Amino acid sequence: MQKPIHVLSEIGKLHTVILKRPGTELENLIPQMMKFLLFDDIPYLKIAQQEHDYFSETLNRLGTEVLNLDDLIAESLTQQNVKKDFIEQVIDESGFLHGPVHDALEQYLLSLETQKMVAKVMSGVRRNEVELKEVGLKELTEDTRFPFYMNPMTNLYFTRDPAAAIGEGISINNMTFAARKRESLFMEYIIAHHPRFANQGIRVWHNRAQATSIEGGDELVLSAQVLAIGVSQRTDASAIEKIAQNLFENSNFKSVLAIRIPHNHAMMHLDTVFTMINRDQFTVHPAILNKKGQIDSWVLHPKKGGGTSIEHHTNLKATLKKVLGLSEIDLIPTGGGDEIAAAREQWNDGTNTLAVAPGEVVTYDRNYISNKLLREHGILVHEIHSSELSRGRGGPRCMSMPIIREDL
Ligand SMILES: NC(=[NH2+])NCCC[C@H](N)C(=O)O
Repeated sequence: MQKPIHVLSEIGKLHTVILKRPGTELENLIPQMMKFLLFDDIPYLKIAQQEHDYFSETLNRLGTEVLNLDDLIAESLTQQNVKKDFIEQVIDESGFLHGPVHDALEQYLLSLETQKMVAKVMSGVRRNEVELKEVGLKELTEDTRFPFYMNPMTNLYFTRDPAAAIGEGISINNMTFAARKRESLFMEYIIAHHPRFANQGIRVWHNRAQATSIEGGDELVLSAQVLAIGVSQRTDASAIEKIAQNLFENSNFKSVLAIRIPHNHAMMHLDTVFTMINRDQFTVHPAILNKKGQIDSWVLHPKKGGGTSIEHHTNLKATLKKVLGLSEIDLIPTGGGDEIAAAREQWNDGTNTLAVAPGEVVTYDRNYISNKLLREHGILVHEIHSSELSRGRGGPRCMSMPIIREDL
């Protein structure tokens, strides 16, 4: 029987994926909150939705089952007590553990029918939407720079990050920045309560209560035995050690390749600078390599008798060959090696491909130099529209959370 989660590679035929259509959360993005909400501009929602619909249709046409995050969460909250717990938790995590604001938000959200409540939680609750029964010193002295009690979850359409399917388990991530912390709550409820996932023994490799942070854009399943994880702005080395240990003890994964990438917003995750597109082909943003063409990486292995061993490497090609047992590797540089084209196209996620099968990817149309190069390297490229979606700094891989891929 098909397991609810089964991902043993980055490139096996994509069977099932979770997406989130951009919604009114994006219309609650305002200039003074942009940096905090991890955006560089305000997307035009109507066009962003059209572009996203086209993405979803493209995956459908290629034979992928598309599940929507909003539906999954609403379907997980059919029991009144579960819905109530969810509302409590999301209010707590929005900064209101108790008190008049907590009570007003609770009353408001409970009064909404589940789907509407979910949409509201995602799009944010303005201060003027609820009426407080009493006002204490806390409310009077509160920081009111932002017009929301519950901030909009503007990054939800990047379903890749809050959780990642690894093998037949999942990492439910503790996100780095406040703007995204609440996002992984959805997957926690889905795994625990959705009929498709609940009570099926799904292993949780990392949970959101763990103090160390990790995000799905950094987690790449290179093979049934090898996971690559970025040491990045968003993922701590200690989270990598912990998840590696857990995988070594409880799964068939034998190596974790930790790759250190620059810590900045354009390259916040490993998948913004490196993705797998075929058994032996990868995209890479040339700027992550130093003048000698090197990058620091560390391979973690289980040690006999417990613990992990760590080896340091600097040659990406040689390291990939070694961990994957391949004789050749084709690293395809974003922007075709031109410094300006590489920087521009990487900024708009030219490195960020979503493999739908070995050697077949979905990419943004605007990165025409990188796309042409991929085709010259024999890759089948499906382009999607990207004027508005790209303003959130994420591409097709960031916008998708594969949960079932066919084995290679
Ligand atoms: N997997 C990814 N690269 N996701 C991109 C996420 C972009 C989002 N604005 C953030 O900063 O978190």
